[in-house]
Amino acid sequence: MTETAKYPERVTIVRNGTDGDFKSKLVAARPYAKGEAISKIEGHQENVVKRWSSVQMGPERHIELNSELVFMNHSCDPSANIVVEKMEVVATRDLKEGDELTFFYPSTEWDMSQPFACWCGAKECIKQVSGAKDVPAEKLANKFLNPHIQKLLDARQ
Ligand SMILES: C[S@@+](CC[C@H](N)C(=O)[O-])C[C@H]1O[C@@H](n2cnc3c(N)ncnc32)[C@H](O)[C@@H]1O
Repeated sequence: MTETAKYPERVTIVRNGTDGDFKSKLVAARPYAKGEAISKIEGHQENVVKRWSSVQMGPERHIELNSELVFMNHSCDPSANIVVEKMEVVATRDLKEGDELTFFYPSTEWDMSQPFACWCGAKECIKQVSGAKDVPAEKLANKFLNPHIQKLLDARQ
């Protein structure tokens, strides 16, 4: 995994355990207002093979972020969204310095290469995170979803 710090004034990696434990996280390096861009997505690697660290940006398009953003964990009540149309990470609520930055992985991922049991503990937790293809429509009803995921969901129904 790349360790490049592209946005040191905006986000901070908090390391826990060793690589492969997947216990590390990303936190806000300063406060953000709801709707504010936390960072741009830039300098990424295009059209990679899907893997645990890649992010799906279109029906067949997967990228490697190549930045601290790879440390964003999934949450079913996320503090941020990856907004593909803007190529930005955007705050879903007012955030304080030190708040964890998470996004809802099925908002970008349709069929994940490395599913996992969710630890987020949110009231509406989907429990198993494997991509939007496996999430019942009612559990996605109030979620931010990127257009490629919405399109794939429409085709599933
Ligand atoms: C892109 S990494 C995120 C950063 C990761 N925590 C690390 O330390 O490298 C994605 C991996 O983190 C873990 N992960 C992220 N969010 C999780 C969650 N809500 N529940 C359980 N594991 C999670 C999973 O192992 C997943 O494959």
